[in-house]
Amino acid sequence: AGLLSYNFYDQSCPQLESIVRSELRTLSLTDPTAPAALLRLLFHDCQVQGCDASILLDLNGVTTQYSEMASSKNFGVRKRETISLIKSTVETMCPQQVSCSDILVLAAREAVALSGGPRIDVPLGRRDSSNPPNVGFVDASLPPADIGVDGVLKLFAKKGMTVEETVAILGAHTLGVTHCSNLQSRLYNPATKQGYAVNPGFENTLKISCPLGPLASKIRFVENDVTSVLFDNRYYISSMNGRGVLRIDSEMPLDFRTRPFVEKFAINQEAFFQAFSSAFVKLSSFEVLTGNQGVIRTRCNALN
Ligand code: HEM
Ligand SMILES: [Ca+2]
Ligand SMILES: [Ca+2]
Repeated sequence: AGLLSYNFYDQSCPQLESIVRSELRTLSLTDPTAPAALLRLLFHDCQVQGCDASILLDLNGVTTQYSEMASSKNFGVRKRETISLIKSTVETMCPQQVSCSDILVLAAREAVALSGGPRIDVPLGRRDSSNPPNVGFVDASLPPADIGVDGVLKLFAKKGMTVEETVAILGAHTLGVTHCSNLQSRLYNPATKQGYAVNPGFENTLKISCPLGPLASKIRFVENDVTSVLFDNRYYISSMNGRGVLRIDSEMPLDFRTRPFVEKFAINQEAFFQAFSSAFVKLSSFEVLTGNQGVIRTRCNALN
C-alpha cells in the first residue's frame, strides 16, 4: 500500500478520473441503484485476496469453479460489467496503462460522491491479479450476513481501522438493499436474535416484507435505510431507533465499544463523512498488488 500514490496516472492517463466520473454520472441517472452496487462490489473485491479486481473475472466454461460469483456470499453483487465498460473507454484513451482494480476504486468513490456523500481522495497504482482464488477461499474470506460486533471489529482491525473507522465503513449500508434470503435467520431463528435492538414495529414490517421460507427470498428485498439512494447519516439514526436491517446494523448501537460512534454519526454527518473517507482509503489500500506485481488486464473480465 505504501507504493500507491495520489498522482499515479498524472502522466500516463490524465483523463482517467473525468472519464470515470462522466460514465458514472450517466449510469446513475438511468439506474439510481447502481452506486450501491458499485460500493458493495469494491468491498467484496477487496475482502478476497485484496483489491485486485479478482471479482470481475468471468472464467466460464471449464473453470466455472474459479469465478468468485460462484460463492453464495456474492449473491446480489451487481454491476461488474460497468467496470469492464469503463475500462474499454479508458483503453481507447490510455491503452495498457490503467488497472481494473484502480477503475473499481474510482467508480466506488464516484458512487459515494454522486449519492451525496464525501468526495474521497484515493491513492492509485494498484495492479490486477492474474491468479483468481478458488470458491472455498472466497467463501471463507467474505463475512457471513449475520456477523456481530466482535467479528466486524476483528475484520476491520486487520485493515488498520480504528473502532471509529469500523463503525463509519459500515455506514456504507446507508445505500442499497438487503434480500430476504439474508434475513431469514435474523427474523425467524430465535437463537440468533438475542441482544438485538429491534423496534417491534420494524420487526413486523421486516417480517411482512420477508415472509418465512425460501419462496421468493432471493427476489424480495428491503431497503437498508429509508433513504437508500442517498449517502447520508440516516443509517445511524435508524439503527439507534431499532431499525437496523442486519444483525450488525442493530448490534452496533448496543455494544459499548461501537455505540459512542453510532451516536456521534447520528447527530454529526460531517464526522461520519470524515471517518468514512479515511476508512475507505484503508479498505481500498489493503493487500494491493503494486509495482511489477500482477498485471494490467486488457479486459476486466478476462485474464490477458
Ligand atoms: C463486514 C460486515 C458486512 C456485512 C456482514 C455485510 C453484509 C451485507 C449484506 C448481507 C447485504 C445485502 C446483500 C443482498 O442481499 O443483496 C449487504 C449490502 C450492501 N453492503 Fe454490506 N456488509 C458488510 C460490510 C460492508 C462494507 C464494508 C461495505 C462497503 C464499504 C458494504 C456495502 C454494502 C452496500 C452498498 C450494500 C447494498 C448493495 C446493493 O444494494 O446492491 N457492506 N451487505
Ligand atoms: Ca479481490
Ligand atoms: Ca441513506
